[in-house]
Amino acid sequence: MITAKLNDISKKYGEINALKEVSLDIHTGELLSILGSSGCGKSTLLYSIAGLEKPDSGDISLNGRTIFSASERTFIPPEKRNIGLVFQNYALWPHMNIYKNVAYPLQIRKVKKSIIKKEVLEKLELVGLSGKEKKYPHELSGGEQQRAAVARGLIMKPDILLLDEPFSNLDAKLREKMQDELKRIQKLTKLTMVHVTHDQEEAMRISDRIAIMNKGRLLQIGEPSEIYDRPKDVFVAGFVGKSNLISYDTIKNYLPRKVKNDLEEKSLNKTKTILVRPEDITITDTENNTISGVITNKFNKGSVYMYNIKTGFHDFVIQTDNRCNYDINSNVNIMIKKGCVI
Ligand SMILES: Nc1ncnc2c1ncn2[C@@H]1O[C@H](COP(=O)(O)OP(=O)(O)OP(=O)(O)O)[C@@H](O)[C@H]1O
Repeated sequence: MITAKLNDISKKYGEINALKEVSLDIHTGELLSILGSSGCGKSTLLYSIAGLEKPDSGDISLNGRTIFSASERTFIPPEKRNIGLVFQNYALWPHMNIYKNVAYPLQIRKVKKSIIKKEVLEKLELVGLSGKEKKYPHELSGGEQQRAAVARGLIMKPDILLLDEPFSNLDAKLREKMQDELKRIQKLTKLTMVHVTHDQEEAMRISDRIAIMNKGRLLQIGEPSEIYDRPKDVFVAGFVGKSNLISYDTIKNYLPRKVKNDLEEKSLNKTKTILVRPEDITITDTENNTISGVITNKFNKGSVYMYNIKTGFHDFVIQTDNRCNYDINSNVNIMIKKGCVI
């Protein structure tokens, strides 16, 4: 099922194409991440869905109702879209305690007090803030403030909850915890969520699907594994995870037969660049079908090692488990297990 449909959305600020012909279906009950570097148009896309920006062209529908259409001159204002926002610039009100902050969307809808109380306590429990009702925002940690903002977003039972870089101000450890929390809440409530981030690890960790944007365009949308294993082009490959990008002609002699056969079939009529992920290369004792090189750099990443290996034709980045321990300057043979054509 589709909750929201964006069709051919474009938006210009002067000469800048903030959005260029973006079409996108948001599936009911999914957590979709919009991923891209600074200035690629992520926020403009989210604000267009929320009704805080007016695109120049295209249409947006929510549960079958047109909420924006440039050609039909339809523009439903934000407060009539039933969309929840967890945005940096719609932060908690400092003069209201947490109870009042979370209750606010229901108060302005004139919901009965007893229902408001039940809903607020339920939502605070869901986000792990029971007992903090009387605290003011400045008395909470950054993570707790974000939880309260999520509770406020959830309370109005929106058709979609939009989150704009909700964890960007948190330290790395807390950020991971909050990412897992958001995923848990999303699975529990089955609410449709669209989340904007420039952090590819965050997107890979929590999303059902990821939409990759660059310069106002939507480049690829798919499940995290699809984006990682079958990126559409060099930009996506480079943006999500580490990659070795080599021309097919350069590398073909070093590929095991099975991989080569698979790639040769697919590489017909393509640009013939091969993407090999670092974990799809092994260091091996055999010399058959392998590439010799020298280790130029090494990083310990906890459970894995990352190596830079210089060969006669390419500087590879490879990842091994931490039992595979070699020193810098060692001569090694490497073998490619898997690659894909992009
Ligand atoms: N109100 C505005 N007036 C003029 N230019 C704008 C305006 N809002 C955004 N832009 C420009 O449009 C482009 C897209 O901006 P947008 O904020 O959507 O990007 P973003 O991907 O969310 O970036 P960030 O991650 O830095 O927030 C940028 O080049 C930005 O400078």
